[in-house]
Amino acid sequence: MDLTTLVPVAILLAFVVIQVVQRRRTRRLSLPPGPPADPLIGHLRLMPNTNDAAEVFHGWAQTHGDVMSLDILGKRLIILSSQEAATDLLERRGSNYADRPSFPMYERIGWKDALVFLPYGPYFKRQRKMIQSPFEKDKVAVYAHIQEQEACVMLYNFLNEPGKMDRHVHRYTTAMIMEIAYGHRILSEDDEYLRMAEEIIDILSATARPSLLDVSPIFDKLPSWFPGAWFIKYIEETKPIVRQHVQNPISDVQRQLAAGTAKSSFVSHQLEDLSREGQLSAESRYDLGMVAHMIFGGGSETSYHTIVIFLACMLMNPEVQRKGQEEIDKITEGGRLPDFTDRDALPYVDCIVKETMRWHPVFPSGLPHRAVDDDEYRGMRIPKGAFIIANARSITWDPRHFHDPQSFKPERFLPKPEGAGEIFPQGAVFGWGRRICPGRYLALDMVWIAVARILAVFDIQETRDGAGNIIKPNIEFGTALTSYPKPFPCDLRPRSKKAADLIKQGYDMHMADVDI
Ligand code: HEM
Repeated sequence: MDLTTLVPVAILLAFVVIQVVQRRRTRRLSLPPGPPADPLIGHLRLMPNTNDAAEVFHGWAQTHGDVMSLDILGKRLIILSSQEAATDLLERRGSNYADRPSFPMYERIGWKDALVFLPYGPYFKRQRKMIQSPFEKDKVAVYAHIQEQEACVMLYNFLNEPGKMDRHVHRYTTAMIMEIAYGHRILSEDDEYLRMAEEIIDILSATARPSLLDVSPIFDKLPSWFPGAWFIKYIEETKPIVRQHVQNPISDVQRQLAAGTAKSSFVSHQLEDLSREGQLSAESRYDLGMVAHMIFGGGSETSYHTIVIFLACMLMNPEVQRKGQEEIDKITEGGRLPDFTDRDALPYVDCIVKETMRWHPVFPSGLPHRAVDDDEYRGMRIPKGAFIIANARSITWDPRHFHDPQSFKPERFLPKPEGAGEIFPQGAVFGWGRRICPGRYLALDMVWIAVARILAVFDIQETRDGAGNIIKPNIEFGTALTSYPKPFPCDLRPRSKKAADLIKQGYDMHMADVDI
C-alpha cells in the first residue's frame, strides 16, 4: 500500500477507533437524574396529563435540575428546563437533535408525511426547504395586506357579535392562512375551508388523548370492539377526511390555474414552478399538498390561541392595556387604524406581543425532538432515540432571565433604561435548531396587527351580571396539541363612536373588491 492510500486509511481507522472508544465511554456514564421510578414501568405512574405536564416538569426540575430523565415503559425522556441546556443540545448540537419521535395516532390518520412529524432526513429537508423560503424574514411583508384586511373583518365581527369573540379570532387566523396558502378568501360563515379548519381542530383534540398506540404500534392490530381500542374505528373514519383536506385545496388551485382565475398564493406559485421545471408529478403534488396543509396546521391554531391569550392578559392587566392604547393614540391620534408602517413607532405594543408569547407559550412543554445518536452532556449520558423535551414553561419562568416571571410585564423587553432589557425567549416560543418554527415571522406579524388594531379601537373589559356586578374571569387553560384558555367572559367595547366608525370604514374598504 503506498503512502497516498495509507494516510486516508489510517485517518479512517483512527476515526472509527475514537468513535468506538467514545461510544463505550458514553454508555458507561449515568443518565440524568429524575424522580424515583417503579420497577419495569419506570415513571409511568407519575406521568402528568398533557394539561399539567409543563408545570409538573417545572416542579421536578427544582429538585432534580435542568437536565432530567424519565423512563416510561422503556422509553427515555430527557427534560431540559433551562435556556442554556436547550441551546447547548438543540441548537449547538442541532444535527443530533433534529429528529422527531413518532406520533402513532397522527401518523395513522394521515399525517405520516406532515413536516412537523417527519423524522430528520432527506424527505424532511425537501419539505422544510419548500416552506422555509417563502416565510423568511424579508419575504413575509408581501402578506401584509391580507393580514390588515382580515384584521378589519375580525374587528367588524367583534363589533357586531361581541359574544362570539373566540369564534371571530379563529376565523381571522384561518381566513388569513387559507388565503396565504391557497389564495382562498373566506367570505361566509358556511365557507367550506372554514368547515375544514373546524374539522381539523376536532381531530386534533380527539387525537390528543393517549391511546394504547403510544405504548406499542402492535395495538393497531386489535379488533375495534376490544376494550380501549376506540382508536381503531376513529382512524378508519378520520383518514379519508384528512386525505380530502390535504388534496382538495390543491385540486382547487390547479383548476383555477387552468382557468386563469387563480389568486397568487403559496400553492399557486409552487405549482407554477413545478410545471415550469417539468417536475409536476403525483408525488410532487402530494408533497405540496402536505406542506400547504402544514401552513394551515402549524399557523392557524397557534396564532388563534396566542391572540385569545392576549385578550385574557389584557383583561387581567388593564394598566398594560391602557399603556398600549396610549402609545397607539399618540401615533394615530385616534383618526385611523394602525398598520405595519407604524410598527417601529410602537415598541410597547411589540413588547405586549412578546410578553403574551412568553407569559403563556402555546406549546408549554415544546414539541419533542429525538436524539439521533448517543451523546454526552455535562458528564451525563443522553441515549440515542431519547425524546428530548425543552420545557418552555421552565425557560419562560426562569428568574435568572426574567424578573418576577409570573407577572405580565411587557416593559421587561424594552431596552434599558426604560425597560429591563430582557431577551425574548425565541426558543421556548418558536422551538429550536433545525426544527425551529418556519412560520415565526409570519406569526409575529399576524399577532402584531391583531393586537395593535384591537387595542386601537376596543376596550377589553370584564363583563357584568344582571345586577351590574363585575364577573371576575377565571382563566383556565386546556391543552390539545396546543394550550389555550378555556372560554371566559370578556366584553369588547368600542372605545368611542369614532372607533366604531373606523371599524366600519375598515371593513367596507376591505370588502369593496369582493364580488358577491
Ligand atoms: C404564534 C404562532 C406560532 C407559534 C407559537 C409556533 C410555534 C412552533 C413551535 C414551538 C414549533 C416546534 C419547533 C420545534 O420542534 O423545536 C413549530 C413548528 C412548526 N411551525 Fe410554528 N408556530 C406558530 C406559527 C406558525 C405559522 C404561521 C406557520 C406557517 C407558516 C407555522 C408552521 C410550522 C411548521 C410547519 C412547523 C414544523 C417544523 C418542523 O418540524 O421542522 N407555525 N411552531
